[in-house]
Amino acid sequence: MVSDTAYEPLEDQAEDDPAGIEHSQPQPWSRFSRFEYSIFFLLGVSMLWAWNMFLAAAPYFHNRFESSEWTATHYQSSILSVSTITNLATAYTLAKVQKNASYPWRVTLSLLINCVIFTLLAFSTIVLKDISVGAYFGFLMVMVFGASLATGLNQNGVFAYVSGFGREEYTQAIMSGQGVAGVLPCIVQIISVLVVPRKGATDKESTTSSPKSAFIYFLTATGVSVFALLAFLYLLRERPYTQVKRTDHDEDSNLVDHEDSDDQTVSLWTLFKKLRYLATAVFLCFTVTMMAFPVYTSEILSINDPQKSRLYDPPVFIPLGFLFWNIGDLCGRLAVAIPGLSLAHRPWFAFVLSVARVGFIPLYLFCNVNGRGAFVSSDVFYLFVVQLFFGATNGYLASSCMMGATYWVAPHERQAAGGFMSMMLVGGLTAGSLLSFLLIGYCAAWTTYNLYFHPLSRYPGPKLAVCSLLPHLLWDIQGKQHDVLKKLHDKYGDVVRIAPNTLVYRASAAWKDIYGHRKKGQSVFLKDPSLYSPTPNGVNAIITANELDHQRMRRLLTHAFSNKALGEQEEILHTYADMLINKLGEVLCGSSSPVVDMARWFNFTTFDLIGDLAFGEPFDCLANNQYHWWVQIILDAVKASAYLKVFWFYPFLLPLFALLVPKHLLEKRTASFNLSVEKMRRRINSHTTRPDFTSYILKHSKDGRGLSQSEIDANAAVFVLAGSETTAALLSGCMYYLLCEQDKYTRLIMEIRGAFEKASDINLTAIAELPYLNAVLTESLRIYPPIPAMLPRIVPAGGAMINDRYVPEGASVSISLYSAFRAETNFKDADSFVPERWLDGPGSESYASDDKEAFNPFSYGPRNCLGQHLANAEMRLILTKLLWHFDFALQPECVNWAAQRSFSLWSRPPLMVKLSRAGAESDIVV
Ligand code: HEM
Repeated sequence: MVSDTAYEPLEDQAEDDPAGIEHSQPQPWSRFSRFEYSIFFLLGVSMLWAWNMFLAAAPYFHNRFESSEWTATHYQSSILSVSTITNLATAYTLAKVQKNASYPWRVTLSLLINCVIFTLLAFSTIVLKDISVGAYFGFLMVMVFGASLATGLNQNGVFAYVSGFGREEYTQAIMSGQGVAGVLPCIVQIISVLVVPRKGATDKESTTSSPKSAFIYFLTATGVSVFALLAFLYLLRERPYTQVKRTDHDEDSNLVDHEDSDDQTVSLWTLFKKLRYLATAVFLCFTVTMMAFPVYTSEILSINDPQKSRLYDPPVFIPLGFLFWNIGDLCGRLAVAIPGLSLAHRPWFAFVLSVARVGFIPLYLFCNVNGRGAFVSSDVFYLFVVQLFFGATNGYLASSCMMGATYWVAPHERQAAGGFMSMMLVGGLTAGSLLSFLLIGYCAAWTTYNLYFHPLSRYPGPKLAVCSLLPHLLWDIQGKQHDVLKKLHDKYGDVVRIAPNTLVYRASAAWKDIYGHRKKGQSVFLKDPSLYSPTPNGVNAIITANELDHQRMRRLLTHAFSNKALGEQEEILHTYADMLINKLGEVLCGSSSPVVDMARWFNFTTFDLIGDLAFGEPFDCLANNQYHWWVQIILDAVKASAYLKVFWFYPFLLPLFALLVPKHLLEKRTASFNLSVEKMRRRINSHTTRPDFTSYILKHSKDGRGLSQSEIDANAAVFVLAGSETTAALLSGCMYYLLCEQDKYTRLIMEIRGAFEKASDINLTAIAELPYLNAVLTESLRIYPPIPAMLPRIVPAGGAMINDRYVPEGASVSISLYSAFRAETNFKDADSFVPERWLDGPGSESYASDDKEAFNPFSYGPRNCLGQHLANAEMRLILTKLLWHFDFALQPECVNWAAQRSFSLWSRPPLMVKLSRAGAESDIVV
């Protein structure tokens, strides 16, 4: 008797490194033979062929049961239940019963049963034509039982038998044969529909559901079984079973001392311990497959008009979906034949891949399920990305696992291991089918609730988005949120439901209702925490603070942003605006007509400026002509926050956080925060009285009711991001739109150059009075709002009226700045750059009906932008100085510059412009 511990090293050693492990290798007697390979391939085909014919005959069964409502509704689930239970019970029992088991006998018996069952089924289409529905249903269930029993016997027998050869190629042959059995029926089904002309829709139905087709299906199953049986018997004659068993013993005796193992049983637990990763992987592989693939494939329709091509017709498109999956599956099964590609010897990877495949399930939701509209509107995506890959991973993984079974056990355990792995495979199929029922039930209940019973069910929105958070998250991750929301508003109106619990508005009244000041006793709309995460020191800055902390912080920080403070800070603003001018001047000296990326230069300037106001020292971007690493990290972090939102909505994915978010990113985030803390310490210790933000904060924190040290740290980092990227974006957008509209550009230049004789005359008070400059900047804020995103808030207890309609408590509500400002319902010629709309006088009359109250680029109410005066001053000053000193011309590669993605803020490409001295190349006369 071999003890369990005899192969202990298999468990303890690193399984992905086969070196030094007593693996069982194929022996010389079992040389690879193409002939044997072909027979195993045929056995693989026959294993699934018969069952696939059952599925192909579904329309025929439906026809037969049509007259009984109960039977028509339940026959499919009955087939599934009987087959699943029988198959699993058979697989389990046979995996356990190993003593004196004759696996060839099991294979032979299974093929014989199949021959009988499918011959009976074929003749039943002729002979039992007139029996009652109940009687035919009973007959069918007995046949299903027989066929499932045969499948169980076959799987156990074939996998156990092939394992005795110790040749992984033969297992691969079986798996490939199964793959072929999956592909062929789909092709037959597609052809059988296509051969019937479209106008004969009823004929077409009768073709697939006619007794004749069913007769042919069943008879091919009998034919394949007979053929496989004959081939198998021939193989047995050539390679007597006693030889296979005897060799196992011979090999065993080389490895370990044991008693005659012929009569012994290897416990399933022992096998599981040795094959734990592969067994779990094959189980999960089929669980995941069965959960999603059959259900969704039979429900996903083409996004194209069926009138354009027969291929888009559901009777063709659905089998096409199955075909693509099966082709992928077959390719996966064939791929493992390439040496070194199989995961058979890397069980841990196989296990990881089996878990990762869960990721395919949500992809189905992006397709056109039941014709409800596709989120990814492409049949290519569905067929090639989802189906082909999902199938390929199934075939690849399943084959790898089944092939590995013989490698990780002792020779005398191989056959038991083959039977055990087939049991795990069937277990996976069963679990997947059961879970798919649960999944369907859950999805159906969830969809019904969201569409008809959710408190927001009466608000319009795309059905898929209304039922799932995925579209919303995907828009964010793709950086398309601003654009999609605008289109949705254009389609659904002023309010759109974009997720189960989320509404987005664009009408001006919503500003007051959502963001406005509350009357006494009224609850405020708190910020939706899904968008606002605290800083790395865990302390909330003003932007994320709760209501009480916010009031305290706002009161203190307002001093740093008052008009008085701005007046005192003017000199600092001039310093950086002049530095930009000097730097561009240097570039001009080096080349006669240089092309520069103004998006970078704006970033350099605003980060240096706000860095100085927040920390008392710049980032030296302008001085070094390059981004400081801190700035780069902050910009990357904004983009990454779109991805991190996924974890907020799906917290169960948090364990994957470490896997998905690169460690270096997290380290950089901490490093950047540490740098801002360090800078702040330096600033405080300098004891300077220069009028930066910190001076005001410290001055008003003396009475003990001010900001704590960690709150000052958190706020300083927020100021830099909130104050730099926004103004830089606006200046870039403003320059782009101006350069696209020469007449407006010229008018602004004339205003600026006409107002100041010398550059030193330019000051904040004077530029605040330039009407066209201010109209240009305001229009830029409208057409290219630096924060184009939604600003979500949560409706407080008791609900609220928004835009004259009741919204229940707990809903997330917001205005999307981009879609509100670009709505034709709010602004005439919303997509055109028209500064005149903000002026009185000629050209502005046609814009008199613009709803200017819809325009709040700095937000509205108690949590609106604290730095808006500073921002306006900064933007006016930089733009004025630039246009006073230089002329600019947009480079051709930037004509579509504004077609950008956004991740809360814009993801701006380079803004390439040709630079020249003011008046040097233009004929603008001032
Ligand atoms: C064109 C430039 C700017 C635009 C369009 C802008 C826009 C906004 C918006 C829309 C908000 C509301 C955010 C929300 O509700 O979550 C906000 C808040 C804020 N902004 Fe600005 N901003 C700009 C420049 C600045 C500048 C230069 C600073 C100064 C450092 C600044 C500091 C802040 C602060 C501290 C808040 C939070 C206010 C609070 O929660 O009480 N912003 N900004």
